[in-house]
Amino acid sequence: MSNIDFDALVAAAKAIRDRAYAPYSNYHVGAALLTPSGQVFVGANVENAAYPQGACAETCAIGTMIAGGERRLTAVAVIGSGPDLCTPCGGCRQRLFEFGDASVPVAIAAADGRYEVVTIGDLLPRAFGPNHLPDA
Ligand SMILES: O=c1ccn([C@H]2C[C@H](O)[C@@H](CO)O2)c(=O)[nH]1
Ligand SMILES: [Zn+2]
Repeated sequence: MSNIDFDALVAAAKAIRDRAYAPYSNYHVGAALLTPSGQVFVGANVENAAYPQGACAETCAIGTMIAGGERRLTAVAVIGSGPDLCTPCGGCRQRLFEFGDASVPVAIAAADGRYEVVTIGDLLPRAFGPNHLPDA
């Protein structure tokens, strides 16, 4: 964890935040996922006139990661466009846990770039995951 460049990961999330499509909430979010290969996959939130059909930045970044052939998370950064640190929603916490264990660090950032590093386990304690399911 100590050799992860969180400043760079937050910067990647901040850069992709500019691409967010959020005309309804006007809350722009960027996410960046560092994977074991060292690659960084990014995503931004994509809203919809049918509000529940919108997608979070983290979810879009996960799709990019999977399309890129990576399936494990080394670290995550999420940045919003408000004064408070942007914490992933409940659904995204579950989606992140699918690809990263409880110890994976998550940098949660406010609009000004200020951030704190927590873990997936902090965000989703006692998570239900793939290990709960019987082998197929
Ligand atoms: O961690 C978060 C929190 C919110 N949003 C999006 C969903 C919606 O488009 C907007 C307002 O909730 O922000 C994200 O993408 N990630
Ligand atoms: Zn979400």
